[in-house]
Amino acid sequence: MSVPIPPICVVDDDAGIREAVEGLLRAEGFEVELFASAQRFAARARQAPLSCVVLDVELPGLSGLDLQRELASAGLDVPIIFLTGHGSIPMSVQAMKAGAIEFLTKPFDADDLLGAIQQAVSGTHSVELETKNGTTDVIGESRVIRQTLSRIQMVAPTDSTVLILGETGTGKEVLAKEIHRCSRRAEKPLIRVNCASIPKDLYESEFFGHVKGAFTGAFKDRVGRFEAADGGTLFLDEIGEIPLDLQSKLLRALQERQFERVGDDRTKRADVRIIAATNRDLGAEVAAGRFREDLYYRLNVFPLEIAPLRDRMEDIPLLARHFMELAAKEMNCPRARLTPAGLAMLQNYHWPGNIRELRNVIERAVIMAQGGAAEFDLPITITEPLPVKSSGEEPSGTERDFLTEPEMLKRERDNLLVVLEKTGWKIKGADGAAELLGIKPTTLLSRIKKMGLRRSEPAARRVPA
Ligand SMILES: Nc1ncnc2c1ncn2[C@@H]1O[C@H](COP(=O)(O)OP(=O)(O)OP(=O)(O)O)[C@@H](O)[C@H]1O
Repeated sequence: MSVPIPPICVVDDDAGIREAVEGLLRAEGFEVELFASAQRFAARARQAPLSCVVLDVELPGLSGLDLQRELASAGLDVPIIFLTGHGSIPMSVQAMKAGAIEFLTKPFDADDLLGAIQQAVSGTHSVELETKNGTTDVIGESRVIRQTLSRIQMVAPTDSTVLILGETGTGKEVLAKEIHRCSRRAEKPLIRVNCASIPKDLYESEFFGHVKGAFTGAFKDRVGRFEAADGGTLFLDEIGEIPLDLQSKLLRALQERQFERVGDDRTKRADVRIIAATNRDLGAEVAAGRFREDLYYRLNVFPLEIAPLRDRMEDIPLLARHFMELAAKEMNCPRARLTPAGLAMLQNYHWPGNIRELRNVIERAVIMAQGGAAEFDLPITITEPLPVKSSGEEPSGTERDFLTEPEMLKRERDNLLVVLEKTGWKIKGADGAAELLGIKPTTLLSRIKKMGLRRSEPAARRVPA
């Protein structure tokens, strides 16, 4: 679902200026409304949302500065960019003190105006959500995210085990941090263990620690992750990857909060809260005999499912602006502009790598934009509209605005094939398919396997960008 940016209003008694600003903004894809007087605009401002107003100072009747005061006293928080032919320093100071975004003089510089517009447009939504416990790092305003945050508010203060389920890159780790942050353990450590990256022989030592001489290479005592998390939270990421033979040891530690370091028979205790996460269907893993049923039930106390990004496209504007700001800051490069056309492109893509992929795509776009409009280099542009017509049997007018599971899988499969073909089936590396999709090579390989993709298979139709 595409979330439109509200219109930008231009108030100027000079028709030439109105047209020039209108042309510039429409070329960037913004919707524009024009007004020749402050009074007409004041009436409009009360009726419907707008992104910002480009406002002349010297206007017949009510001046721009008077209008600014009038809007403020009516409680209307309209971002204002002043554009004046007779600017003076005291006047601009007065306007900026009263909260204007920018004070520009005519003839105006297009980049300055677009920069100010960008600032105004990004401020239309607040980037952080307020929750009961203050500000959260979880960005999003969709119903899905709000429900997830309210479930987190419920479970965080308890010591209950939480199992976070979701596709790769959906933000499972972000949610785990949020639960810890909102818990009574917030001042204590949050220890993350990536269960997929531990060599098989080291699992036990990694979880429970070892004593000097316990095995070749154990030169000194080592504290395991359980002990390190004492008093805090232990986040078991990618729990579905734990080998079967270690699962029983883990189960005991979870049940009794007791364990022994490798090579030591003294029993230790740790007071830890467990959060686990996986992108696997653990129920299916149990059925296939790869995951212990008792461990599954021990973990699945409070399941928290996070939807893939394609099911919460309303979050894209907020996330995109957040990542654009972040990229500019982290990479010390100029801020790029997010145009409505760019936003629409982001909202029409399938995002198999979810938020991680979005973040990578935006980072590349910010580097390439060099302070201009961001252009997104997506592996495939899905130009077909999402709504899918129903078959002929159903009466006309019953159009679906969603995809069924088989249709979604087909899209994902087609997209993977396009990316694999584009990269010559190169999986790893900066120009590999995993990087393009914004997912880990191991995740890509497991998807290729799961979907039974083969190199000889005809690729999906590539839609020209
Ligand atoms: N709601 C969100 N708000 C802000 N940033 C987010 C959000 N969700 C995810 N991210 C960012 O997206 C990236 C991927 O998130 P994260 O690592 O939490 O995903 P994950 O589901 O744990 O992935 P994996 O299954 O591959 O481990 C990170 O850079 C994270 O900061």
